[in-house]
Amino acid sequence: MNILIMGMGYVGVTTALLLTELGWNVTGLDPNESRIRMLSQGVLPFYEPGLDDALRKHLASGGITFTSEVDMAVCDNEVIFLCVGTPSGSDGSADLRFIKEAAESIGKNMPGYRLVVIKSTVPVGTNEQVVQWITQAQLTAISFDVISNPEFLREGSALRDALEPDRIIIGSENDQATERLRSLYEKLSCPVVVTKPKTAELIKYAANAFLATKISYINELARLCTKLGVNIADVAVGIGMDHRIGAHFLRAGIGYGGSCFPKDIHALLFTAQEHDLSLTILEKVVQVNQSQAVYYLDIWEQLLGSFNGKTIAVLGISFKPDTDDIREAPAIGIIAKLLKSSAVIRVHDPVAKLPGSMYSEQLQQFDSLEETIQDCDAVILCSEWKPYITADWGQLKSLLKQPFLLDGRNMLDGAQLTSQGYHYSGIGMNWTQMHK
Ligand SMILES: NC(=O)C1=CN([C@@H]2O[C@H](COP(=O)(O)OP(=O)(O)OC[C@H]3O[C@@H](n4cnc5c(N)ncnc54)[C@H](O)[C@@H]3O)[C@@H](O)[C@H]2O)C=CC1
Ligand SMILES: O=C(O)[C@H]1O[C@H](OP(=O)(O)OP(=O)(O)OC[C@H]2O[C@@H](n3ccc(=O)[nH]c3=O)[C@H](O)[C@@H]2O)[C@H](O)[C@@H](O)[C@@H]1O
Repeated sequence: MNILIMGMGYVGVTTALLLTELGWNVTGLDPNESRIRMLSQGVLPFYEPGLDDALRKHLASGGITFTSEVDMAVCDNEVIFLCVGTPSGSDGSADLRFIKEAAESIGKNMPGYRLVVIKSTVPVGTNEQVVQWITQAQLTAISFDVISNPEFLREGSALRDALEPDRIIIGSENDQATERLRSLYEKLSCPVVVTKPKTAELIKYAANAFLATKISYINELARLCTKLGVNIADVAVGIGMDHRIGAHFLRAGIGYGGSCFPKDIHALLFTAQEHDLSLTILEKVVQVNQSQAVYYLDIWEQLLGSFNGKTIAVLGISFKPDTDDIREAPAIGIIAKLLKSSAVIRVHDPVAKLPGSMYSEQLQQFDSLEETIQDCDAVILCSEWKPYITADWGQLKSLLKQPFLLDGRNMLDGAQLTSQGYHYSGIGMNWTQMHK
């Protein structure tokens, strides 16, 4: 079966390589020609561990090809996955402009039956809307089906997540179409849930919102731990052993970021509002997340006296380790606050780059960790990249002007660092009180 994947971002490239790995003939389509050129040459347009090897392997075997020519691509492929972006609109709703464009180009160019699979995260009701957009764009009536098949992979472990999913959700009104999609995934061993398209669409938002809720819950509790002199990590271990709670997504920190949790929760809140409903728990989840980094920055500013005129190293600007994605990254908010407080900021990240427009005399990025922290008054750790965890902080201390280590992800060993002479402070702990 020939498969077309529309949208060559994190999800589209991963899905394309997953389906190639499962033995299908795949074409990746994107209007961004430089992206297509890079992919055709075996170069990933973003950082994602393991994906580059899979890309080169499948280019060599001829299982995957890339194009920007939508008319030919729609003609040549019977199954079409939509993996285009669904960013936040200015009112918080999901902006479906790329979905609409893709649907219309399918309608215009399809020479016969097509199975269209929506993998992008889209609001409840979008499946029906895509049916309308395709129908309206058709020159003559040709049959097709639209199935909702939301994606649950994470950046940083995208290919592994796609190869070993916890479940596959299929939202479909048509049994034949369902079986067709199910057959594409038959080599994967995981439960397949077949449901209505609207239910599938809501499952995706409900999953992301629930995970974000766990994070904001532990983060708010972390603030209490800081006051009580209790370590939030110990509390998380203690509650996480209860299988009804589960150990995952209970790592306290400076808040969640990324291209999905913030936008998807806003979109879900918008959907509720459209139906005259407030999702009050989720509103608080957002509120806690938006104030979490600021809450700890205030504590750290008091430790230092003031940020004004101080030189601060900010380590790890991606929204989490193992990705170059800085969309909604907590580090970017922290940098903005430090700039306002008249600090000088020296940034480091193993792969992510500050946008050129952010550079100034007050804010610069360096290639080496050593150069970044040279003569700094404090180091703020924003995402738990391995090189920061394994760094020899005992040795690095001599480079600092003042040995303040402010750990926004609780990734370092506070006891060891304190014994090495550091002033260490993390999230949801009060080092002085805990070790009195
Ligand atoms: N990034 C992630 O980890 C996950 C994302 N998702 C969802 O998947 C969708 C895609 O996300 P990402 O891959 O992160 O997006 P992205 O922003 O990395 O990539 C989207 C791509 O779609 C392309 N595109 C736009 N219009 C197009 C069209 N008409 N035809 C073909 N390509 C077109 C863009 O040029 C871009 O390369 C979103 O709805 C997102 O919420 C779901 C699960 C995980
Ligand atoms: O819809 C999406 O795009 C994806 O969103 C998240 O994946 P992702 O954003 O790649 O990354 P996560 O690992 O979920 O981390 C998100 C944020 O939460 C933070 N986080 C995560 C876990 C935790 O315990 N504490 C915590 O603060 C991370 O640092 C990061 O900033 C979901 O985990 C995926 O299932 C989903 O497919």
